[in-house]
Amino acid sequence: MGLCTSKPSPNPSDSTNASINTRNNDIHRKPNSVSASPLPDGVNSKEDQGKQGEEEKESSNSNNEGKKSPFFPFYSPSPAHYLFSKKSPARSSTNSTPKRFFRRPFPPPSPAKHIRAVLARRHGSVKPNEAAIPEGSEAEATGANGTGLDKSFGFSKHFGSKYELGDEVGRGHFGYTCTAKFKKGELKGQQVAVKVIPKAKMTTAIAIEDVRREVKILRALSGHSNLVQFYDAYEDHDNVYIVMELCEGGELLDRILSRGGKYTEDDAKAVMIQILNVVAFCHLQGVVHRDLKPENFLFTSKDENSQLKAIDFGLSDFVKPDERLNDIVGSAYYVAPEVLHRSYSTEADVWSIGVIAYILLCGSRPFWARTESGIFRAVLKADPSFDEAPWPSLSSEARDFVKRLLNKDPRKRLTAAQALSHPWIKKYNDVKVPLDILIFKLMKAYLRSSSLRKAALRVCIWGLEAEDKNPHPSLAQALSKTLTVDELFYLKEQFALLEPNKNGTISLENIKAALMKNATDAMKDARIPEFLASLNALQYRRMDFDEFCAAALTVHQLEALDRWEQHARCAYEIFEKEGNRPIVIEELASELGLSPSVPVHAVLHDWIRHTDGKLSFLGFVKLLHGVSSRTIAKAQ
Ligand SMILES: Nc1ncnc2c1ncn2[C@@H]1O[C@H](COP(=O)(O)OP(=O)(O)OP(=O)(O)O)[C@@H](O)[C@H]1O
Ligand SMILES: [Ca+2]
Ligand SMILES: [Ca+2]
Repeated sequence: MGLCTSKPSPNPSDSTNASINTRNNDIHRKPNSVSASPLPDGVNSKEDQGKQGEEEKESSNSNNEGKKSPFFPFYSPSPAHYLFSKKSPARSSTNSTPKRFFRRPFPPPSPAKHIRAVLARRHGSVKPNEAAIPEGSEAEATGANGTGLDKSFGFSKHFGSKYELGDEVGRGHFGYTCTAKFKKGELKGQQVAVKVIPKAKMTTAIAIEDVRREVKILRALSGHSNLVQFYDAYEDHDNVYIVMELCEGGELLDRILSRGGKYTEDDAKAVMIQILNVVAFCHLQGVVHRDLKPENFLFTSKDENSQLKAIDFGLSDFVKPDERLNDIVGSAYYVAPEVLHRSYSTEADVWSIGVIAYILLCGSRPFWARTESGIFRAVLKADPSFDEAPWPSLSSEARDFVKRLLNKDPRKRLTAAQALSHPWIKKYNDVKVPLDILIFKLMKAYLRSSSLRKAALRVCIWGLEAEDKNPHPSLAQALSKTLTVDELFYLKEQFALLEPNKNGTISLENIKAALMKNATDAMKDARIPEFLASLNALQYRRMDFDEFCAAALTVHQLEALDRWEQHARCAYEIFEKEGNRPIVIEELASELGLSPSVPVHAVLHDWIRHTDGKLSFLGFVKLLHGVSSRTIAKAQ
């Protein structure tokens, strides 16, 4: 178990700039390439056993000759490590996670490569043996090197006169990053980082658009304390230059590996808080990163408590609050199941954060196989192990936290802002929970709901209401147990962010003001102002905290909890007493906004109790979910 073999690339200089070997699982970094060869037979994940034949065929180029060691690490850090370690003070180990060597089911994390479909899509037919370009024959029309494409970006052309390029500090699939110095002026001598993206690599319109969007997103989001500071973008005939702050502390991946692959819970928390903060911010702005992995987080300095910065928005995109994206994008180990199903939104980033959290806490990847298809199978089907060491010795809150990020159903997964309210994070840290874009989506759905659904949601939060006002104290008590202190904490924080006057209610103006306070240019591209118009029902009235809780109740997430069934029964009992009434199928159909084409009698038959024509328990629960014609059609 847990044999990890790797050896430096025999000849680092012979790999092309496209330095990812797509025929095996090896990753090469230039100039200090890393080659993590696969595990010996018999140690791959359970669901991969039996598929081995296929896998071995796919990874026929695998390097099995490397020196085998039962322990980890055997790894060359990124070039930045060497460059900066000369200048940086030696790391103090007093408060750092002790280096631990332990056996693990999977090999330690290594640099993740992009999903092959991403590369094929972005580089057209440059690799004849790879998957075909999904969208037409663009590459043919433009020539193999994209010679017919417009590669002007409208950026300043004066990079060379302003900056002097220095050493390379890192390299990815799309570009390489160097230090640079201001040549003159007030900032003369000051160091920056420059990501150089060769135009020769932009062989498709998609690749060009990606670079355009990377700069646009960086420009818009720059300013958050956990996001790399963007300065400017330049271009010349050969390259695009993205100038940004120089992060001298190296990649999170290198730090994980230098600690023997594992963080203490407290150290992992400090990292998680920063990642969740910046990702919640991106999501509020309508940006989904799509390539979150430890390589794409850099420390500003070698200091143990250095700030962490998200980088590399090369695969990021804008996403409207109601929209689903469908292109398969990202890096295999970190990709969410719904991305593979081609219907996803911001929740996919939270999955990747779950993978990072899992790695931080135990040193292994939760989904591992030798090949891309094997990894995909694991992501789609396998449950990560929480039984192997060190999981049993970690806190139950840590396990719960990771499990709730790695829920395969994106509707049940916590959002980044919710994750910051999770007891594992909140308990030891005075964390400020940021505004959650999910609240706006839920409010929109609530405001558009029928009065019957609103009544059903309302009874679910009866437990929150003051006991003296509550005519069903025992049921209310049972209900209040479902909305735990933590969920309430999250709702209170969100309400407080929207309620500047502290008068117990929020108006549409308050919501707009709260969003504007956090707005960047990215919000326009994500059409968030237009989305706000859908909350117009609040124009002439205000919402109090109880109604807000009913509106912001995430029924799918509650369903993931053990206590949900009991909770729903209690809520239904109150609904029986307070809100249930006889309803005919046609009325229910119109309450639900079902289209006339839906065979309502067949579909809604079980939703109504035949003895008295009132909503059945099943109907009540379905109603809570907010049923649309689409979900009804799907269920048929
Ligand atoms: N601001 C920075 N300061 C220091 N090093 C940086 C900075 N930005 C990037 N790097 C280094 O350069 C590497 C490559 O940058 P980046 O990830 O943006 O490139 P990429 O080609 O898009 O990578 P990928 O293959 O992951 O898509 C990073 O992993 C990091 O080591
Ligand atoms: Ca990267
Ligand atoms: Ca990238």
